[in-house]
Amino acid sequence: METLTIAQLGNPILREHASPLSAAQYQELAPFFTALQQKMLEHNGVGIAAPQVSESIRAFIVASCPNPRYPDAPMMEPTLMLNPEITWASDSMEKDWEGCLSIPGIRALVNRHSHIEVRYDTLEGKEVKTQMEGFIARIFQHELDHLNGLVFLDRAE
Ligand SMILES: O=C(O)C[C@@H](Cc1ccccc1)[C@H](O)SCc1ccccc1
Ligand SMILES: [Zn+2]
Repeated sequence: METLTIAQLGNPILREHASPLSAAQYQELAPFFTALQQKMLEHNGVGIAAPQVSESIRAFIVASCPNPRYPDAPMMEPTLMLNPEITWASDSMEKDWEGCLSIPGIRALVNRHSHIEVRYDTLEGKEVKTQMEGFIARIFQHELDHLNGLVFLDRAE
């Protein structure tokens, strides 16, 4: 597979509604997901969505870790989430700074749900239901937007 490049804002693929994955596809996509995680790490990302490397499928990685912008961000294993959904979202919202690998050099204050309940499948096809809050919830919402053709500037206050 050729090395992945990050689609920049203006590329129509970032505005598509990404396609759901069939469980049969999960394993065959394993090499792609490895490359996707590598690309995220190369750019010191805390998340990355498949459409950002021009694959319009419903998959992303969430990988919160302390970083210069969020020194107290929780440390979590990079987690691949397939066919992810938000099943409940709090009325309470929080504003904080976001960036995007597809929109380099720009930061904006974005309002996000403080708490969410989510479901997603793992590569092995196991369904995970869990709740998120704070920065991890923010990353999930940012990446889910990418699957629905939205970028954080669309929500910037
Ligand atoms: O483009 C992406 O999806 C990666 C985003 C992830 C992100 C989501 C929510 C809030 C901040 C970032 C970033 O570009 S990864 C780079 C980064 C890391 C920490 C803080 C800001 C930007
Ligand atoms: Zn982004």
